[in-house]
Formats: sequence, C-alpha cells, structure tokens
Amino acid sequence: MPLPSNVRLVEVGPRDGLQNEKQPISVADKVRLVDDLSSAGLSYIEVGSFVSPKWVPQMAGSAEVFAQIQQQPGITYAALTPNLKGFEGALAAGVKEVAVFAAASEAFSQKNINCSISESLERFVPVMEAAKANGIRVRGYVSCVLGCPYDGAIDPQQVAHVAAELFAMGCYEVSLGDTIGTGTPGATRQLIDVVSARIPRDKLAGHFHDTYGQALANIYASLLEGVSVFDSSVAGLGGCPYAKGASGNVSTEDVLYMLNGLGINTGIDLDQLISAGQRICTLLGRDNGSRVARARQH
Ligand SMILES: CC(C)(COP(=O)([O-])OP(=O)([O-])OC[C@H]1O[C@@H](n2cnc3c(N)ncnc32)[C@H](O)[C@@H]1OP(=O)([O-])[O-])[C@@H](O)C(=O)NCCC(=O)NCCSC(=O)C[C@@](C)(O)CC(=O)[O-]
Repeated sequence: MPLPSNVRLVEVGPRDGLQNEKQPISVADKVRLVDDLSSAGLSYIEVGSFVSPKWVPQMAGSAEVFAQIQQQPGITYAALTPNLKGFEGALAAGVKEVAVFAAASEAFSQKNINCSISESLERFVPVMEAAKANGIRVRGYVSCVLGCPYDGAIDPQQVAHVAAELFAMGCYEVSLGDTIGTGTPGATRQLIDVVSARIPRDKLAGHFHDTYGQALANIYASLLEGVSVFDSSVAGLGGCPYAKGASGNVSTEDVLYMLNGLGINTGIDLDQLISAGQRICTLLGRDNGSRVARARQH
C-alpha cells in the first residue's frame, strides 16, 4: 500500500501526558501548553478529561482549562469522558468533541474504569445518545491492543470486537492503544489486518507508547497498512496511571521528524513544537522524552 500523503496527529500531551504527573500543575501552565501547541500547528489537541478526580487528580481542573485556552479556528479541542456524568461536565465546559475509552482486556478495564468491557460499552450508549443530540463528535479508544499489564497477550480478534462495537455505536474513529508499548511492527501489521476486516482502515488511528522503543517502527508499520492518524505526546510526556511501567507516549516531535523525512504533510512547525515541549519539561523539572528535541539542543 502506498504511504498516505497527509497524516493527522492527535496531540494527547495535555491529557495523556499530564494525567500521570504526581506534582500539581496549575491551570495556567496547562493552558499555556495547549496554546503553545495550537501555535505550533497541531490541528487536534486532547486538552483534558472529565473523569473522577479521585481516580485521576491531575485532570480535576479540565473545565477551567477549557474556559481559558485560546481556541483557534480549525483546531479540534477534545476531552475524555468515561460516562454520562463526564459527558455532561464536558458539555457544560463547552467541549465540542469527546472520546470514550474501552479496553481489549478485562483486567485493565476493571483497573482503569472499574467495570467490565461489556459494562463499559453499555455506559457509552447514553453518552453516544447525548453526544448525537448535542452535535458532538465522539472518538473511541481501545486500550491494551498489543498486550495488557495484567492479562498479558491479547487476541487481535478481541481488539477487533471491541473496536467494532465502538464504531457501530457511532464513534467516527477508533484509536488502537498500545498502552504498555510491547507491540512490534509485525504484531502491529497483523492487528491492523484483523481489525480492518471490521472497520475501514481510514477510521483507525494508532496510539503507541514507547516503553520498548518500538513506537516509531509501529507507526511506520501502520502507515504501510494505510493508517494515517496517530496519537502522540509533546516531549513524550505521559503514561497511563493504571498501567504500571507504561512510559511516555511516542513524542510528537519524533513522529513529526519521521513524517517530514517521508515527505508526509502535517502542517506542524517542528521548531515551535520543540519549544513547547521544552517549556513544559522545564516547568515539570523532567528530561525531555523527545530524541529529536534533545538532539536539537546540543
Ligand atoms: C469511570 C470512573 C468514574 C468509575 O469510577 P467508580 O468509582 O466506579 O464511579 P461511580 O459511578 O461509582 O462514582 C463514584 C464517584 O465518582 C464520581 N464520578 C463518577 N463519574 C465521574 C466523572 N466522569 N467525573 C467526575 N466524577 C465522577 C461519582 O459522582 C461518585 O462521587 P462520590 O459520590 O463518591 O463523591 C472512574 O473509574 C474513572 O474516573 N476512571 C478514569 C480513569 C482514567 O482517566 N484513566 C486514564 C485515561 S485512559 C488512558 O489513559 C488510556 C488511553 C486512552 O490513553 C489509551 C491507551 O494508552 O491505552
């Protein structure tokens, strides 16, 4: 399959990136990060989540963040909503696009959202109905598509089943999450092959964590399979709080550098992106997880 000429990057740094940080991060600092990412040319930014603050304290101020960011035309600013309560919070905050999140593994589903896979899908039905009634687009996530920290190996058919359920209930796109980064390019290609028997490839996105250093290779493998939407996190921030050992998402800077080298258009300015990533890393007092950013600083 020829490589796609355009790729959409879904910037998950402000949500997936920051949700796992232990130290408090002010609303103003989160707002600055989102605004920096808007200026760098990202067309889709996941700003926060409307989840229980007892489960993920760092996302507690998401409504305030939405109220204060400078929303630019043409950019989608999205939020995660695990249930109707979360959706109503997002709606009240003026959010125009949300994401529901399920898992391909029963144990991860329980740890992450305190219910079974089928219960989670039932919970999403009223979210989808409310979203439809309010003209809100819904993206779907499936976690643990290439391995689970609790259940181990995951059958691609199980991933296809959950992804197909999300698609059938109205998610316009389903992001396949390699939550613990154990996937390899061969497993990635096989997974896309199996899932695309149920959902068109242009409705799939890839969400790779770089725990085992496979993320860029997995993205390239996905491009070869005709997938053209990828989630990534500025400076490689992140990790899921309910997946022990899950290190950062693949860094947006590194994905962009690879795509630029392949002549694939994204509309994102690499230098501005590196500045945005370095600013938040300095603020958090952490190393920059982007190899490209580190190389450019030397
Ligand atoms: C789903 C629940 C709420 C179930 O949690 P629960 O405890 O079963 O919920 P509950 O319905 O029994 O309610 C318990 C309390 O939570 C409140 N509550 C209930 N819902 C909400 C809400 N939406 N917002 C705010 N508060 C809420 C509710 O009002 C109540 O408050 P109380 O009466 O005790 O004061 C909880 O497990 C939760 O919030 N989990 C979120 C976990 C999370 O955010 N994980 C990270 C995102 S997923 C991820 O990172 C993976 C991904 C997407 O990036 C892809 C990948 O890499 O794989």
